[in-house]
Amino acid sequence: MPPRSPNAVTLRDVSRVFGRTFALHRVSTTLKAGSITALLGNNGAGKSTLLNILATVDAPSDGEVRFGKVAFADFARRGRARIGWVSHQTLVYDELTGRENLTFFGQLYGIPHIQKIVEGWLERVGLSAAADRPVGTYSRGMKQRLTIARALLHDPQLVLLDEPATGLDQAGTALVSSLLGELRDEGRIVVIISHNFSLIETLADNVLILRKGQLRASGPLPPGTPLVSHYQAHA
Ligand SMILES: Nc1ncnc2c1ncn2[C@@H]1O[C@H](COP(=O)(O)OP(=O)(O)OP(=O)(O)O)[C@@H](O)[C@H]1O
Repeated sequence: MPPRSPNAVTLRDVSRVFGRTFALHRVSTTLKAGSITALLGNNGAGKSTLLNILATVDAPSDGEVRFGKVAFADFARRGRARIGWVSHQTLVYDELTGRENLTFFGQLYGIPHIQKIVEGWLERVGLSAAADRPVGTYSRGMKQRLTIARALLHDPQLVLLDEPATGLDQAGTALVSSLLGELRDEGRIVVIISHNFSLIETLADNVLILRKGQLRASGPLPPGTPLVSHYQAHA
């Protein structure tokens, strides 16, 4: 049995060392259900390292991560089905159609009544008309829409998104924005890395700013402060 859906992810003094580099240095924070957390920082600040640890594909060198009451190692073994992850890799197959891709991932997760769920997601991300075309013929934006559907169709409680608006036009970015709001309203834990400051400014309940592996700011954007000023003061 997978562990229960966590109502928070808690990090306490989490460090990750590569050789002599502290990719993360004693990061402590709580990511709550029903909130969107933005992860910001300059190149090399540690954003991807933190997201990889939350996805349980990397582990802290030191410190503690808890998914609800479940310890990191246990969640990494049994909790992955609770995680939805949009990473730099699309993880969709060019030879399969959009519909076949989603059906395949749904079957991997053992989702009952998968076809209905697949149709719902194709519709939601605007790919119903292209559902029977091989993904190799899709534009970058269409692939990204499919990637987002693939990451969400198993109903994950913890949603991790690394630049989800990559390759998307204005309509695609608006879709990401409305999906993020829905995920929050449904009580999920949402964490997003994005250079799209207007998206973050509108949506994020919690802004984490990393600098050289250290957490320099955490919490809601101070009222009346533009995100860019807040970022420049801490990144
Ligand atoms: N596998 C690795 N081996 C060695 N060093 C690594 C590894 N992964 C990350 N690092 C180092 O850890 C630090 C943080 O990297 P990370 O990729 O987490 O930053 P980032 O904020 O995601 O940067 P970017 O915006 O460029 O993707 C950097 O100094 C990076 O060189």
